[in-house]
Amino acid sequence: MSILELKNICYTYGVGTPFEKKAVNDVSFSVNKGELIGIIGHTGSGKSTLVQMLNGLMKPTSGQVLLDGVDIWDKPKEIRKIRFKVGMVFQYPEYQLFEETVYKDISFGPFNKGLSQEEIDKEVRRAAKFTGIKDELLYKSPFDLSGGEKRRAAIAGVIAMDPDVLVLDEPTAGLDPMGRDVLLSQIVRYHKERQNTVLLVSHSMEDIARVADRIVVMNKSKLVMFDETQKVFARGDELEKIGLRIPQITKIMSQLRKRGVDVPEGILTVDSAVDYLLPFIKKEAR
Ligand SMILES: Nc1ncnc2c1ncn2[C@@H]1O[C@H](COP(=O)(O)OP(=O)(O)OP(=O)(O)O)[C@@H](O)[C@H]1O
Repeated sequence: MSILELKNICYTYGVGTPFEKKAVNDVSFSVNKGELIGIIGHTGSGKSTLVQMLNGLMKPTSGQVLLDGVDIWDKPKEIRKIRFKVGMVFQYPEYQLFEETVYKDISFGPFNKGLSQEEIDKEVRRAAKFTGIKDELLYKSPFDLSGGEKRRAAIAGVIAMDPDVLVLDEPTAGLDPMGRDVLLSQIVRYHKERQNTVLLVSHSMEDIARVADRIVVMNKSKLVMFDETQKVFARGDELEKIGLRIPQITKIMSQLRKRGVDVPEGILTVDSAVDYLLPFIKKEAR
């Protein structure tokens, strides 16, 4: 069953000015409950504009966003309620931490949602656990945390609202490789345990390959592909034409396939390639 449906969404910046720019052009797709959707595309392809329309932060110039079958703009006065249902983690969310303590920052959303003190506490602790924020950090100033910890605290603030859909715009941007790995695995764990719907915008094909069930590919404000991850990755030549480099390992696997080796379709990342190749290597070594 689809939880989120976009119908012919368009967004134009600066309508009627010399700077008019169509950033999203006639995009339609729907997301099933519990799916993890990756959104990829070259810089400037319209990804951020697209996702900011999912929680009513920006209103489409035309088209509809349906949440559980209802147009989110049906009752414009109630648009704030949508922001609790569709949680949005912006690029570099750590710049939005502003409270005295990490605890207060994480509790900001649940507090505004009108939860009781007991419920707020439960949500804060649950969100902190998902994002690996230890108890002792909760009482520190957010400014005393490391870059990676700040990022995770900011994400915890959105998770704590217990949204039906979680949207993350480039959550791993600027983190070192280990920080990226940790954060990605936390997102995957959150998705699995809560069985929530997650949309993840990323430049990194490797990140997307590791986590997404299906992928939306944006190019020049349009949706150009929407399919299961391995089917999208199998179209490496088309992706490269629009400036998206598939991971080297995916290329190697598809070359092997072309040469008649029976490589299963799901081998998209270094980890999956190692798992696949290890039995052969062990056999050789014997
Ligand atoms: N506030 C704005 N006013 C005018 N044009 C904008 C504005 N924000 C974005 N744009 C333009 O809209 C287009 C899409 O931008 P958007 O940020 O949605 O792309 P993106 O795919 O998220 O890029 P990135 O990966 O760099 O974040 C770009 O051409 C951009 O220059």
